[in-house]
Amino acid sequence: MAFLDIEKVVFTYPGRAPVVDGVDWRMQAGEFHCLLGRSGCGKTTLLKLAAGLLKPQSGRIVLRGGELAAPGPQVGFMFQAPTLLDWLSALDNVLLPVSLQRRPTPQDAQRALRLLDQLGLASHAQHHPRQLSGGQQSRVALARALVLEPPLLLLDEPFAALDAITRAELQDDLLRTCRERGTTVLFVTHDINEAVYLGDRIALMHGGRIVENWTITLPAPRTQAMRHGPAFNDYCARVRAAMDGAGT
Ligand SMILES: Nc1ncnc2c1ncn2[C@@H]1O[C@H](COP(=O)(O)OP(=O)(O)OP(=O)(O)O)[C@@H](O)[C@H]1O
Repeated sequence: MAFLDIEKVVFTYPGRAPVVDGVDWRMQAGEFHCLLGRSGCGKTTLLKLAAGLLKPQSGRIVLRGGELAAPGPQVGFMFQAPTLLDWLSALDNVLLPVSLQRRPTPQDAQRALRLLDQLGLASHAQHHPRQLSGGQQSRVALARALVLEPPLLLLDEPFAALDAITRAELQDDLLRTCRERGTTVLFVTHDINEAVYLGDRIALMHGGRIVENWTITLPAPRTQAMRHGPAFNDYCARVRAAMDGAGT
């Protein structure tokens, strides 16, 4: 049984052609999958379907054997903008998913502090978002997505607004944190290099369909030095050729 099974899923916004048009995709537990494709091809819509935020008109999404009906604690999200609450400290922002359900316990606070520590923000726990850089805010948003220890993490271009060096650091933080927790990840990006670096598998989406996919067999854990090696660049070239061929 797959961990997440997207079966023949179709979704149409009112008055439009389908934006997700018969997608079949399977993820095994602990895998990191990247969903690649140009603007408007349906990536975010597919992610919202996988989160239970939208309901397919046909087909179904099965998470750990049960059909997904609504969003729940089994799924964590992070979007392109960190969307932190300005009046809360970094720590309280991380604890927000807990606070929305119940009063946080000292154990919750410890878990949140450990995440901030793992992401290099131990000394910023009491700072407010406006006192943090863009990269630090993204780290807080990542810790918030992980605080309930969701088995499935859905990320929609979370690092798109960051400079290249901060982005590379966060990619490594994300890979390490998810590996330590065994988190299964579906990561939307426009960036071929990012998809090859992060992904165990890559799906290429075009016109609401998955038109091509690759299993990336680069060694784990990834290192930044791999980005300069022939195997890495060969994957990038193959994905680029498929994107060009799909007319995306
Ligand atoms: N709420 C909505 N109502 C109507 N149409 C929508 C809605 N949300 C998205 N769309 C349309 O559905 C299509 C797919 O959008 P989606 O956001 O899934 O694409 P995407 O691949 O994530 O794009 P991007 O990379 O630019 O974020 C687009 O043509 C978009 O205009």
